[in-house]
Amino acid sequence: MSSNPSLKPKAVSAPGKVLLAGGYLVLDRGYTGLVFGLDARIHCYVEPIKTNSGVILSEIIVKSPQFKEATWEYGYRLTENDGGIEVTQLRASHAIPLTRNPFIETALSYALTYISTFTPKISASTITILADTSYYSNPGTPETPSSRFLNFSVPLQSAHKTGLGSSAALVTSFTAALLSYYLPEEIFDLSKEASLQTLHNLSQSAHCAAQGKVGSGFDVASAVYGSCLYRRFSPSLLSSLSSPGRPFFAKQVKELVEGKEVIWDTEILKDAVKVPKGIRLVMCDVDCGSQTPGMVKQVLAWRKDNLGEAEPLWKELQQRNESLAGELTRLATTDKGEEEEEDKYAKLRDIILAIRSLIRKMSALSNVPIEPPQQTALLNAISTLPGVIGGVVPGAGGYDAVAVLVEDKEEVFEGVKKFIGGWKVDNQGSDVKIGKVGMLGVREEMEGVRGEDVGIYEGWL
Ligand SMILES: Nc1ncnc2c1ncn2[C@@H]1O[C@H](COP(=O)(O)OP(=O)(O)O)[C@@H](O)[C@H]1O
Ligand SMILES: C[C@@](O)(CCOP(=O)(O)OP(=O)(O)O)CC(=O)O
Repeated sequence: MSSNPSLKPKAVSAPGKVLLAGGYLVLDRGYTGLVFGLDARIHCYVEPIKTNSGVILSEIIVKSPQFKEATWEYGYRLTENDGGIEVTQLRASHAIPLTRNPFIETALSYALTYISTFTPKISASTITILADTSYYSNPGTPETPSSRFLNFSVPLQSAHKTGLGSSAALVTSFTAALLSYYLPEEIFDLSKEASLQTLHNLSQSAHCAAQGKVGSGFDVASAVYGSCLYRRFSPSLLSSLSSPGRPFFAKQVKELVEGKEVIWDTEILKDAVKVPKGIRLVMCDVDCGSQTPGMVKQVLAWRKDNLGEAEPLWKELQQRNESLAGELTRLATTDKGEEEEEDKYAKLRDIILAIRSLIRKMSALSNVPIEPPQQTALLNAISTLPGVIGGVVPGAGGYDAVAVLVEDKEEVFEGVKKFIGGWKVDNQGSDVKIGKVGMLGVREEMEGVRGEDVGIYEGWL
């Protein structure tokens, strides 16, 4: 394994996500989730490692320069018995404690393993990660006046995440950047459908392994494909995959990822999701945070024990969720956004209210605070503002965030922002106290993963 200076630097970005409808349902292949990609992206830039001439390294350096002490160095080796590439974290300096980053470590060994099935000679490289501002609510400063990326000046572990799916966007853009860098275009090309499938399958596998659980994967799917109606893959697809270094891991990864021997049953319907010209999505971050895994366990346990009540509820929610996607698409294809019609969003408004009422029923029956009273009060109040169509608790719900559909006009956005800034939370009677609510500077975006012009990282490399 040696340096190969002929490889050209490559940069890729992938979007964050919001699951507008289909929380919990989407965990089951019988149901779908309506997921929007967001215009907050995580970028990865890969370049040959910089060394003094003549020095050959077998090392990959990963840096997240917006955070303090966020450098991870890895040695890597091709293992025997077709075990793929095993990576070992190296200590950069004795002064810096060794902190592991499971998402980077796993994505690296999975991607290099797949790459090694084409080219066993993998040269050393450096990967720089840069995340858009909205992923974290910490204040930051721009490195150069024109830079879109902020220096957060804290260690990554103390950064306050806003829940936009940083790990899925990271694993996807990181994997895509490595594949684009090391593989020739005939094998991997982000403009080709087959390469997107490869990327999706590899990123889902690595993300699940790093998380230590198999979620629905809607976050990785939207990082790859952007906004879509998503039906998950069968979890059993991943159950026989061993781990890097184990015999035949490379063969297993290749078969799994290329989808020839193993058929992925994921369904991505891009055309089923459109956003009308006159509408945008806004996201409000609630200073609190819920533990998604605990909530998921409880809801699923309740569903299992109460199928008689749960099944009709799941079916009705699915119907409403599909109506939401359908109405958005209908408006997007029929409404040109110019002529003022009498309440053209009335149906959309009703669908959102019906979804919320079913979510509250799910909350009450399972005894899980999916739309807790503080969020109900906030959503009800926001929904009365001029230009607001309606909002929901996205994803698993809880105290984390609200996602709101509004008319895409500056005055509407400013009105919601002002209202949110002055919102006083009433925590009376609740064990969970939520703090300030703030607007995130994000909106929906249809596009998924994409190659980037390397010039936008000036000052960071
Ligand atoms: N900018 C970044 N640089 C490096 N690693 C990151 C970055 N952002 C996120 N990660 C990785 O993703 C993890 C957060 O993932 P997770 O807890 O699933 O949050 P999220 O809901 O945002 O996906 C971090 O602990 C870290 O391992
Ligand atoms: C419950 C779910 O269906 C949706 C959870 O969506 P969130 O957006 O709340 O997820 P996190 O980013 O992991 O907190 C679980 C799933 O689909 O995996």
